[in-house]
Amino acid sequence: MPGVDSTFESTLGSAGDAAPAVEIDGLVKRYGGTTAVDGLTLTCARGAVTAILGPNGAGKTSTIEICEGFRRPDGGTVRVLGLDPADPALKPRLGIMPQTGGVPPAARAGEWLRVVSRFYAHPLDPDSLLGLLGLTDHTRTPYRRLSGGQQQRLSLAAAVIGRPELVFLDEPTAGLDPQARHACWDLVAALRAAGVSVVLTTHQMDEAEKLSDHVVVIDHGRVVAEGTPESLTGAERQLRFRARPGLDLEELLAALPPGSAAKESPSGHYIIEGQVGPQLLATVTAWCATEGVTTEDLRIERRTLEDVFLELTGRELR
Ligand SMILES: Nc1ncnc2c1ncn2[C@@H]1O[C@H](COP(=O)(O)OP(=O)(O)OP(=O)(O)O)[C@@H](O)[C@H]1O
Repeated sequence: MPGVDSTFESTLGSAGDAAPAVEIDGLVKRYGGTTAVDGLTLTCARGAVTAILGPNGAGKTSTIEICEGFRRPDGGTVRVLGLDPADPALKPRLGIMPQTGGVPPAARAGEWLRVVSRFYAHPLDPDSLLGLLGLTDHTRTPYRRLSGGQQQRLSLAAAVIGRPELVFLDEPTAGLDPQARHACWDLVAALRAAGVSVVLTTHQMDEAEKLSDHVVVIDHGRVVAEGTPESLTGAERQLRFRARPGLDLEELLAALPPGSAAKESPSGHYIIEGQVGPQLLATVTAWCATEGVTTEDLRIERRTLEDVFLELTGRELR
């Protein structure tokens, strides 16, 4: 998104205010007998993009909604830009894109953005923002008649129109087509370039890897891992290929140097770990040739964030 970096520069930043964007310590949230957030502690740095990942029901939205001031915690402390989330002084400094809704069904896209913009001292121009998010043709369309992806984009526009210092985006690209997803990524990159802090949740691991400075994985309401995408995925490389399901991995392992590991996950997808280099590659392809196995998609690469996520949170459906 060339030329828009300065568009998002906040006019509200308080000079010398060094408080983190978000500081959460021992947060607890219960709904009746369900403990949704269970002693969660995390810090989101200023001017950075923090991605909060976790399986369905891990407690991401509950945590974000407490930070946004929509829910009160049952325990622990939360500071947003150094303030209590309920502090009214926070409102003009935050941009919020909820997981769903937030816009009256009958409101026309353009009108709604103009209404929202009036709450801020130095808003962006609504028409430019609609253009940036490909909604110009839908300016007069009521929210309920927009497609799911268009509704998402309108919510995103409403979240950033006030040039906030900190933006919360709860699954911003859920249901977006590839074009709209890229537009959203460009917008997040532009926010970051302008020094805006962004806290987002996503189920798209590639998105988290691409966009974020810091990744926090939560499960059962607690942080289970955090770091930069690179520190979480590590430097170790793997050999991966696809082939017919059910190869005899014991036999393959016998041909590989000691210390190698081989697994099939999911069916028909093979991962070989160990001293990954030309020798290992040659051994694996030679073994496949002997066995009459045709490989597809043979490549050497680092573990992905999705691999790490599944290792941390398991494969059980929630
Ligand atoms: N208003 C509510 N009343 C009762 N239980 C709730 C409420 N909101 C959330 N929960 C429960 O709290 C837990 C955490 O939900 P939450 O929405 O925070 O998870 P999440 O990580 O955002 O999930 P998802 O990825 O599916 O959006 C879940 O077990 C959910 O059923």
